[in-house]
Amino acid sequence: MKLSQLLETIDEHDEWRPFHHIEVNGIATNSKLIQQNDLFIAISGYRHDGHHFIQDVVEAGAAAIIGEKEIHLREIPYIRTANSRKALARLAKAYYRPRLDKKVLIGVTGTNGKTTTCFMIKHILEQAGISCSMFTSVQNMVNGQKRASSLTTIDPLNLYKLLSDSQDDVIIMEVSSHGIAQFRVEGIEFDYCLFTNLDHEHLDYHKDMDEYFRVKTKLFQQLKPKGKAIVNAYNEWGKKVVQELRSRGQATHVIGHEEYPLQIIRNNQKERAIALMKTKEKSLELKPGVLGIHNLYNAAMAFWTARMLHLNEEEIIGSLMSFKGVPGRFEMFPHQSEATIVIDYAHTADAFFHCLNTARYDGAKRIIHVFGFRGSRDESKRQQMVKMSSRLSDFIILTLDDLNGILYEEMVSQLHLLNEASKGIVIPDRTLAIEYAVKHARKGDWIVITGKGTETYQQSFSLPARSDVETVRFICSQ
Ligand SMILES: CC(=O)N[C@H]1[C@@H](OP(=O)(O)OP(=O)(O)OC[C@H]2O[C@@H](n3ccc(=O)[nH]c3=O)[C@H](O)[C@@H]2O)O[C@H](CO)[C@@H](O)[C@@H]1O[C@H](C)C(=O)N[C@@H](C)C(=O)N[C@H](CCC(=O)O)C(=O)O
Ligand SMILES: Nc1ncnc2c1ncn2[C@@H]1O[C@H](COP(=O)(O)OP(=O)(O)OP(=O)(O)O)[C@@H](O)[C@H]1O
Ligand SMILES: N[C@H](CCC[C@H](N)C(=O)O)C(=O)O
Repeated sequence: MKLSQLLETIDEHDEWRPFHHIEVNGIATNSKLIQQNDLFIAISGYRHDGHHFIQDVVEAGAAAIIGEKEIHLREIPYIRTANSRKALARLAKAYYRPRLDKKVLIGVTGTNGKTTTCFMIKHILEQAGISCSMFTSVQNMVNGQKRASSLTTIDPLNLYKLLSDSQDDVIIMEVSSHGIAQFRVEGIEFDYCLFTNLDHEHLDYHKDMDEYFRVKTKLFQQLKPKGKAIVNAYNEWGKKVVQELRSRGQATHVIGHEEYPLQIIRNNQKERAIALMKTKEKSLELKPGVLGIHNLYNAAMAFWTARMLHLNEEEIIGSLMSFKGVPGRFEMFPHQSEATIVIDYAHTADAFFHCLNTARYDGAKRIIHVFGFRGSRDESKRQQMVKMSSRLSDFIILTLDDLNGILYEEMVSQLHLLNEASKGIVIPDRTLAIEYAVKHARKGDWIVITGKGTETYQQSFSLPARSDVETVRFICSQ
């Protein structure tokens, strides 16, 4: 492809007309992956500065370089841009040219519930014969095939490549605040943007909750002119989003507003909670096939999204009833001791609130809670998580999550410090912690293991990485 075709998508193209005839074979952001005639985009990152690798890139045969810094290069064209990450997304879009005009694009943001809501929407639409591509922390799916997923919101090069491969009718994607801040979805125009909720999280990355909120709401600027926001206003941050969007004059469908009220009903302790939704014409009952009040909110979000795509209300409700859940999200495993083991991806205090209350409401006599904290991530949320768990569970076992660059000894001493005020114990090895919980569980106890879900990253030094799901399956098979 001609460099000119790519440069048209970024603002700075005019000054670089002399180089427009140059042929580009691909785009790369990592010097180690550069191939002959690639366009290299230098990004000043959090750990490295791509501009430092420019000489390597020239030697590896790059056709041209785009970067943010003032650099004079004789060998090949160097084009300066205001924001390399933004330029990357625009150039990736121009390079892969995905045909998005006939697709419906749905973006889901919020602290908790994004993955679950995406899975619910996909399930409902597929039941109605509509094919979906989906990008989430658990799984990326395109044309019915799984594609690797390491980030929640994938980087623009891979995103646009997969979008150009997609022959599906609808694209559903989880959009994290990191994804928004780093322009990973720059250039996407959404038909629907959903906001689930906000909770204390990622304040190592964002300055404070207000900035976190501001970044999240930036997503709604990427709605198409006729696009619509769907907001869960059953939490204070949701209400703030509604205010903000309405002040911008954006079409907003508010769940929890007089027009679309949602009532959570539980007739007695033995019965599952349901959500009662009133539309202008009738009253509808939502009984999703997954436990938890939080999942009623997620289901309501999915319901209204499907409804806006003109699906039949009763069929949507039926599809939600047959929804089997998301791997590693309140996934339940019966154990021979007649204890129940639950694996859940809760990693904020609010998620603990929902997850542990779900266990209690749905029958736990005693809750043994096993969890830890990912290294190099927001440390300020940890106290709140321990506090919430102390309030809602009966016994805490603190264990390692993912060290993520933190020394083993340092994280273990953190666990001991955090454990001081709680009533628990510390067992650093995650597998041993889970085994201990199972060994000490009695009939009717629920062992709730949170934070990792299906993730298979490093769990301890001595054992190969195994996900909690695999560990529990192994224990239950014995
Ligand atoms: C803090 C953060 O978000 N970092 C992301 C960011 O990395 P970065 O660009 O700053 O990378 P860097 O290592 O500093 O390198 C800068 C540049 O130098 C280049 N480089 C580097 C080394 C070299 O030898 N040659 C070279 O060219 C790199 O390719 C890169 O272009 O951009 C990368 C590409 O998109 C991401 O992979 C990376 O995610 C890291 C791995 C990460 O852990 N991110 C987490 C925090 C994250 O994004 N999480 C959210 C979800 C959070 C939630 O669940 O709520 C997500 O969306 O996944
Ligand atoms: N609507 C909700 N409100 C509060 N907590 C929720 C909600 N939905 C899910 N949770 C809790 O948050 C956990 C993570 O859910 P889910 O994976 O759907 O969220 P997420 O936003 O995709 O998180 P992440 O971006 O970290 O993957 C669940 O396991 C559950 O404990
Ligand atoms: N995707 C999130 C979730 C991590 C979940 C949990 N392991 C934690 O300790 O916070 C992150 O990378 O921050």
